[in-house]
Amino acid sequence: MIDHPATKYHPFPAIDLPQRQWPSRHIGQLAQAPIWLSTDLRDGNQALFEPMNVERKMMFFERLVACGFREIEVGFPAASQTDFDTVRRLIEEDRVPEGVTLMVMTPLREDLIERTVAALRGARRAIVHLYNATAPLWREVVFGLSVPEVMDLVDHHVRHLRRLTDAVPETEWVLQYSPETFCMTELPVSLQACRTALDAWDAGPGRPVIINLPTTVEVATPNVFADQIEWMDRHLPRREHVVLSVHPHNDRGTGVACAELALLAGAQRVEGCLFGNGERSGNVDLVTLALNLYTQGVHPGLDLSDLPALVQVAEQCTALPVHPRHPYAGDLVFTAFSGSHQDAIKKGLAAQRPGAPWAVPYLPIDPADIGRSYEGIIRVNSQSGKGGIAYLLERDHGLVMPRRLQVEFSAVVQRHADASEAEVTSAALWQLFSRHYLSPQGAEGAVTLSSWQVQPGPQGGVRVRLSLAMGEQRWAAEGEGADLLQAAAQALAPGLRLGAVSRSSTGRGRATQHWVLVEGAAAGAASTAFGASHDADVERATLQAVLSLACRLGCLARPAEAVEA
Ligand SMILES: CC(=O)SCCNC(=O)CCNC(=O)[C@H](O)C(C)(C)COP(=O)(O)OP(=O)(O)OC[C@H]1O[C@@H](n2cnc3c(N)ncnc32)[C@H](O)[C@@H]1OP(=O)(O)O
Ligand SMILES: CC(C)C(=O)C(=O)O
Ligand SMILES: [Mg+2]
Repeated sequence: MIDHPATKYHPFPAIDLPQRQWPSRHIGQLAQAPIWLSTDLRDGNQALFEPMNVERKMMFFERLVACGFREIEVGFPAASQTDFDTVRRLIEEDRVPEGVTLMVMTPLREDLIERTVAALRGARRAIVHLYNATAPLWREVVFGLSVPEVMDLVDHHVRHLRRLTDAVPETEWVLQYSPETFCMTELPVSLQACRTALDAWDAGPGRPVIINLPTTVEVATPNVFADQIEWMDRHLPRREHVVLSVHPHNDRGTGVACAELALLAGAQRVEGCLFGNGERSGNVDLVTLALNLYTQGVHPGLDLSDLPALVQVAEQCTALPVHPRHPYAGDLVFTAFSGSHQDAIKKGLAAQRPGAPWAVPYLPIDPADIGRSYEGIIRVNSQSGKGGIAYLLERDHGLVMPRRLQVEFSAVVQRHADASEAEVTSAALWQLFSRHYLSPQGAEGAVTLSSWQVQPGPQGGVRVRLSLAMGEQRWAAEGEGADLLQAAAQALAPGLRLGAVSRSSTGRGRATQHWVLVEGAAAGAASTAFGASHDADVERATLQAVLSLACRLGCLARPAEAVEA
């Protein structure tokens, strides 16, 4: 990098647009979604290592149609036999549903325009997309053309197309004209090129034209593009016969912002690709744009309710992966690792009522709306806190942990995560919880409750007799108390003080599991801990929870007369 970038790179000049309107408009107030044009099979395709073959194009086309795209640019038929054959197959095999229009692209060369029109023979309706570069750099360096020569080029080739298409009246023809590198072209020159195309086509009733304004290479901030679009919207002649379209690229990473501001500025149509495929850093991502609209309350008119399937088709056809952090579609975008996010998501999901406006912290969209699941929303590693841990155990095991148990167990998980330097999966969390709470450990190994008897106590409470085992040893313990918990505490660890108890159950009928979580402190000790158990039998769950507590506090009483088995 150089020390003084201003000597090499000049800022893009501001646009003189008195009383610009777009900044005071709001995307959520759009009367309707824009017309979408997918250029996956043309601009996306021309940016691939291996352009798609006919089969892949067909598969992609069908998925686009299923999503609700009504205008699809299927290729550059004069460029390759594959593209030509794709168009022919779509038409000859009647694969273009009613209401869907094919678009194809051609540069301004008579022979290429002729072959393009030939490819469309038999189409009900077709958009022919003509483009030529208009920006000074291209005029001077690439083509060596003056502005009048550029206009002659446009006029000549649009008229040529008109003659060819007028000869095929059974097809409904639409002209699309793009001043390529529009964003870098002087606005009056762009306007003149568009006017030339409109005049040459004689745009009017029954002769519609799409004027498509690309940021062929994105070179300015999105507000500049919005100004350019509003300027064109104000100045374009025959405006009522023109659909004003934009075609943002993403060189500065602001393709989506350009498209959104362009919509505020008067654009009616957007061209782009799924997941932002396309030349260099891509075309604008239509999925992000559509779902951005959706989350502002505007239905995009596309069906993205099975986004994972769409990702799969796009990845298969383009051989390019969708980034795990890609908005809405990436594998990780509904996943929180960090503790405070997990905590807020967990609380938000619990507070979200069916049918109420969506308001879950850190989740701008309900994942279910786009075929994503809540699975994997919360994942645990060393950046996580108690909220995420509690969420996973509740989701996968019905364990509703009281706050103080969450705090206690999260310290166990934190030690484990720090040591392993890896994600702690839900299965690993369960193993940790089971080891620490559900498999009570005495001095010589695991302690198990073999059987028990419960009777009314002489003073009106409860009396229990427990049969216990640890390794080869067996013993019995008896206790009395106001309830089963107190009686078990007296039997297992005299002086054990019980605190908060929480109970919950999961499953139904014979599959019901009862959870019992009990906090307590050993006789004479201040620090507390939790014991936990779950069982189909609520009495067993209760007794085992106290056993778990006594073992965790290290105060399990074992009578001297414990017998060897
Ligand atoms: C911004 C965009 O995405 S524009 C679309 C870009 N897409 C593609 O180019 C994919 C398909 N293209 C192709 O298959 C080929 O480039 C073809 C068939 C169009 C032309 O092939 P070739 O004749 O071999 O030329 P080449 O590929 O070198 O293209 C450059 C030529 O096209 C001319 N050209 C470029 N754009 C245009 C245009 N819009 N109108 C007329 N001519 C053009 C250039 O001036 C150059 O002409 P020259 O050879 O007389 O100097
Ligand atoms: C609209 C066409 C010419 C294009 O792909 C572009 O300019 O990026
Ligand atoms: Mg492009």
